[in-house]
Amino acid sequence: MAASSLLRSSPFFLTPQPPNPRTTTTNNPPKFLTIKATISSSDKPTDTTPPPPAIKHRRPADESIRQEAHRRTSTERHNNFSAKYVPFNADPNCTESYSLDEIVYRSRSGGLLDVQHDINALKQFDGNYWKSLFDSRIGKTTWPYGSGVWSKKEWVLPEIDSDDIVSAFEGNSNMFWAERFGKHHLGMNDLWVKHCGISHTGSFKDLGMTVLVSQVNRLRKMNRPVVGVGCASTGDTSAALSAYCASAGIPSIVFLPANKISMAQLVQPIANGAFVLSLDTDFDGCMQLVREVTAELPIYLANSLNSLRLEGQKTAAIEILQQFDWEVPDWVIVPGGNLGNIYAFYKGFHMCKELGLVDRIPRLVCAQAANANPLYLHFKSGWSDFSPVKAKTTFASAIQIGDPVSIDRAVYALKNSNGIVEEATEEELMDAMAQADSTGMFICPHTGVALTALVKLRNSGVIRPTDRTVVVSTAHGLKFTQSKIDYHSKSIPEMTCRLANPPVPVKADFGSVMDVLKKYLLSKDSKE
Ligand SMILES: Cc1ncc(COP(=O)(O)O)c(C=O)c1O
Ligand SMILES: N[C@@H](CCOP(=O)(O)O)C(=O)O
Repeated sequence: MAASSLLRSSPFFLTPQPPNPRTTTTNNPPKFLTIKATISSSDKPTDTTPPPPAIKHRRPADESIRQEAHRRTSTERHNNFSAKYVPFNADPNCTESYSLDEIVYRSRSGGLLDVQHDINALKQFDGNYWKSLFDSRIGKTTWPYGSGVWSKKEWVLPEIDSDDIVSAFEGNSNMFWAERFGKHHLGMNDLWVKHCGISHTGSFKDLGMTVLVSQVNRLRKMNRPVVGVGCASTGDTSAALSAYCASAGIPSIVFLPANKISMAQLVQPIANGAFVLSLDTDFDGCMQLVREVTAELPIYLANSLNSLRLEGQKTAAIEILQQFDWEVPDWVIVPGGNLGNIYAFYKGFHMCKELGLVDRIPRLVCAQAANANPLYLHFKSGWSDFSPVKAKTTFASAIQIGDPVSIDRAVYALKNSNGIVEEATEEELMDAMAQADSTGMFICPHTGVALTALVKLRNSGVIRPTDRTVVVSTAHGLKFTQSKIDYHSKSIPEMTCRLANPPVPVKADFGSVMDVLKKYLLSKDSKE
C-alpha cells in the first residue's frame, strides 16, 4: 500500500497514540510514519497499480461530528499530554502552577502567566511525526481538526474533550505571495502576506478566542462559576468573543472605548447579541475597568492577559512553517498593540524548534503606530526602562494602546528572536496600505503599519532582497473602509494622500466618456 494511503487509513491518522514500550523506543515514530518519511521522490515504488481506495469510516447517520469526536476522545485519553499555567518566564526552580481548569490570570507575585506544556510527553514523538500529523489534518471536516488551531490540539489544549470545543474552523488562512508589491516597491521576490484577517470575524483574534471560549464551555459544564465572558477591546477581540460566545450560547460583555473603533467592528458584537458597554475612555481605560470588574463578578476575562488566548494565536506561526513545507522564513513582521500576538508567534516558532520540526526560528519584527508606540520607545532606549504612553488617535485604531498588558512577553519574544521594533507615522501607514491595495490586496491599516516596517528595514538594508519575509495581516480591510474612503477622497488634514485614486465624475454621454477614457489610456501607455 502506498505510504500516503497507509497514513490515511491508519488509526493514527487523527490522533497520536502513546508509544508502546514493547514496539517503540523513545523518539522512534510509529512504523507507518517511518515508512512515509523514508520514501523520497527518487525511490518511489515502480509499481504503477493505483492503491486501493482508502476505506471511509462514515459515522452512524444519527451521530453528529461532535458526538463522533467525543467517542474518539475516549481513545485519545490514553495519551499523556497535558498543560498547566505557570508564572511567565519564572525561575526554573519555581514550583507555582495552576490547572487550566482554575480561574486565574496572574501569578502570586502579580506577574503574567504562561501555558506550559509537558514537553517531555510531546517529545515521545519526533519532529517528522508531528509534521505528518498536522499535515494530514489540513482541509478536513473532521471535528475539530478542520480548524487550523485544533489541528494542533495536542499542542494547544491537549486535555479538552473535543465535544467541548467551540470552533468555526478558523485558521488555515491563506498566504498571499506579494509578487507585485515585493518586486516593484522593494526589489524582493520572496515576500508573503499571511492573511490572518481573512477569517470568521475578520481578524486573527478568532485563533485565540476559539481556545478561550472552548475552555469556558468546559468550565461551565463543570459547574464552575462563569456566568459570562468579558473583554476590553479596540474592536477585534470583542467581535471574536461575541461571535464564539453566541455560537456556544454563552453571555458576552464587551467594554468598548466610545467613538474609537470602526463602525464595522462596533456592529459585530451588537449583531452577535453581546452586552455592549460604550465607555467614555480609551482602550487602556477599558482594560483597567474590565480587570477590576472580572475580579469582582463571575465574568471570565477574555483579553490576552489570559494566556489561554495565546495558545490559539501561536498556531499561526506553526501554519506559516507548514505552508512553507517546514522551511523557516527569515523574517516575520507583526503589528503590535496589547502585545500578546508577537509573543504568541515566538512561542509557536519556538515550540516547533524545541520539538524538532525545524532547526531555527525567524527573526521577529514588531511594528507599532508612531501615535501608540510604547514598545518602540522601549526598544530605542536599549530596553532600559519601560514607560506606558498616552496613545494618540491613529488610523490603525485597533492598536491604539499605550499601556500594553503583555509588554514583558513582547520583550522576551524580541530578545530571544534577535528581533527589532519599528514604527509608522500616519502618512507612512496609509501610503503603505494604499500601495499594497494597488497591487491587489485590500488590507487594514495595521497591516499598513507592518508593511511600513518592512519598507524601512528593506531601505536600510537590514532585510535583504532575497530574504523570505512574511508580513502578518491581522484584520480584514473591509472592517476599515472609512479610512480608505478618507484617504482616496483626500479628506485627511495635513496628509498628501499621494496614492489617492478618487472616482472621476463624468457626464453620462458617449463623447465625454470617450474623452476621459482616451486620456486615461494614453497616460497608462506612456507609463509602460
Ligand atoms: C487588527 C489588529 N492588529 C494588531 C493587533 C495587535 O495585536 P496585539 O494586541 O496582540 O499586539 C490588534 C489588537 O491589538 C488588532 O486588533
Ligand atoms: N486589538 C485588540 C486589543 C485587545 O487585545 P487583546 O489581544 O488583549 O484582547 C482588540 O481588538 O480588542
